[in-house]
Amino acid sequence: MTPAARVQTAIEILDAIAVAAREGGAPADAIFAEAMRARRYAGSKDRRAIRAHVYDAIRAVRSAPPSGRAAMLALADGDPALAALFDGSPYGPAPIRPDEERAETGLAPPALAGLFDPLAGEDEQAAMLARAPLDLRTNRIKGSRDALAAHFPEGAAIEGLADGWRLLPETAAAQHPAYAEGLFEVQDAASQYASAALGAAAGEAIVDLCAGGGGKTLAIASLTANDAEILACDTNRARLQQLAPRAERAGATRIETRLLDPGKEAAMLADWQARASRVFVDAPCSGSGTWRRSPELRWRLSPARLDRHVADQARLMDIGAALVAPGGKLLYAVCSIIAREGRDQVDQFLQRNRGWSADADLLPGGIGRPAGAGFLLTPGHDACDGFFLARLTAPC
Ligand SMILES: C[S@@+](CC[C@H](N)C(=O)[O-])C[C@H]1O[C@@H](n2cnc3c(N)ncnc32)[C@H](O)[C@@H]1O
Repeated sequence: MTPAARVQTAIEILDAIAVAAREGGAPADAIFAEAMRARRYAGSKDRRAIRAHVYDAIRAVRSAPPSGRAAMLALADGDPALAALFDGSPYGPAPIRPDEERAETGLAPPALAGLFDPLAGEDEQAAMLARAPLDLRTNRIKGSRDALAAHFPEGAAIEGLADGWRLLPETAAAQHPAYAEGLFEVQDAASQYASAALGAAAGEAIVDLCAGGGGKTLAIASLTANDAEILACDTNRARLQQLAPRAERAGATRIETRLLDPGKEAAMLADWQARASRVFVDAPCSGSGTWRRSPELRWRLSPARLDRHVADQARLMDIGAALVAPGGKLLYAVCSIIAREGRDQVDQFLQRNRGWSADADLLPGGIGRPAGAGFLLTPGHDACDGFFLARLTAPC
């Protein structure tokens, strides 16, 4: 393919990604893979170049663009070499007209940026789109961090994480034999801080209410030396099904999974009411703390979608709270830097549930900043994904 044809292909893929983002369709990675399957004539160099154009445009443009061409033109405005490829050659994009519409660039539209937690101010915003490192978490059931470090000597420890090991973004860690052996999982430092903040110990009975594919469930199994009873729940069958093979690889043998029907969660958890020493509510959210990994998420966030997340989070916190034994703990977490999903959500929970209190000692020294009754982690301050967490103690 010519360089211009690669740009035109990227424009067509961006068209599809923008439509899917507006309509809640397939994620960008799936659309890209499908587009490449349909263009078998594209070689590996073509793919790499097209992919770079697509993701550079997604990173640059702050909300779903009016068209793929408008997104690529916004990129070309700051890149003369790219602009020169709009040359009207066969299969290439038409020449740029002076009055053509450009997509708007930046981190987020002002209305969305206005919803960020006050701690995630202007000075934090560049880090929110910077490339993220690849963080590993040692699985203590299978080995030590020293063993992990020996496999990846180029890596480095992560502040405050006894099990964490940081590698460069492009490292193909999941292809390493130690991964198949269960020695580690790929998990961002923020998720590792959140899992440790649950404070779980061996012998406890724990519910992971929104377990998804089990990233944090497995971290909890590791931190409790595979000696805690863990119930992992989710309403999404496909995600929850990923947990069993991962648990097997990790040697985590005390995890039970339970698929919940939306709206019937409490009834389906009747046997766990007021029984768990700890409940983890890793709630569905905007994902605004993970834009550096998934910049396309900001194209998907509409006010209506955010309202839905906020309502679900409140409901899930209440469902989780009912499972906590007297004096037990509920950890609420979202990978978001939006105040409504974080500090406001917890303030409202504490108003609805008198007698509950917020803990102050859930993070290692120097990590996170107090945000209302919880803590905010941000890429700029903590070198990890943006995350809000709060640990709440039930009345005795
Ligand atoms: C942030 S993700 C969880 C990620 C997971 N804990 C991990 O570490 O990989 C939120 C999860 O909540 C699940 N979810 C949404 N509504 C739910 C509900 N009503 N009950 C339980 N889980 C729900 C979603 O399917 C999604 O997997």
